[in-house]
Amino acid sequence: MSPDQLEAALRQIGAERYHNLHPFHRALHDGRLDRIQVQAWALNRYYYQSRIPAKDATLLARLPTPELRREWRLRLIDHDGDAPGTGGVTRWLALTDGLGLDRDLVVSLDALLPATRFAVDAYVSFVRERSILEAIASSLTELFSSSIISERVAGMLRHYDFVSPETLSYFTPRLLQAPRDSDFALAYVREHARTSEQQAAVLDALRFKCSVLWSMLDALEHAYVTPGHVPPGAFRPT
Ligand SMILES: O=C(O)c1cc(C(=O)O)c2c(n1)C(=O)C(=O)c1cc(C(=O)O)[nH]c1-2
Repeated sequence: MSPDQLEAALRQIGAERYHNLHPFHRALHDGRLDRIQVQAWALNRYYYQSRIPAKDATLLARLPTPELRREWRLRLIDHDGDAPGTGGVTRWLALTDGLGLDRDLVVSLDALLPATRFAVDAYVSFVRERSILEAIASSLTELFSSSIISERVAGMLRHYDFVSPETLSYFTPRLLQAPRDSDFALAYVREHARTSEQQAAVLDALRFKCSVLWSMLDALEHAYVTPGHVPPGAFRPT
């Protein structure tokens, strides 16, 4: 495949498998969830946010050149900040606070769905264990995240009276950060995935990552939309 054909194949995977298509997201954005269900989404998604810097640090440690490390360390700064009280993980906690969740409960990770933990841990392991090319390719879901974020913010503000622009402020910088990150990752993959084996591995890495995101939403749907399926120990409506 030429680089253009590879990019088209990657975009096709997003068009077919990205989590914007999941029924739980459709319900979240269309205002069909109640406050408890939105809380469950934010509490579980906190685990994803909190492990993203660990995922990026493990890749950073393996990158071979100062140029690559300089680029990748921006992601750590985006999420961890460069001073107390800054960065994406802190801003996600502003979201869970705004939704009325107890911060100690969120940070404790005690109330996560089991499948959230398995899915997120699988992503961190994938990035630690696979080739640098596959690890970088697995971040390419961010090619598709700007449009879902815009849709989510607009939908949630329109439909939920318990959500304010301040509560959703996590997402504003992502609209600039995600395209910057995915442009870099896409250019890297276009340049370095040359053999058919490498190209197949890159496509599989993106499919894998779509499955990580999809299975997190499957678990939320099963536990909080289908009545009575909250696993033992997981967050429960009070
Ligand atoms: O709100 C979303 O739908 C969404 C999706 C994704 C993604 O597609 O992986 C990320 C984010 N948000 C996000 O906020 C974020 O920091 C992020 C980092 C990564 C990554 O794989 O390194 N994906 C995403």
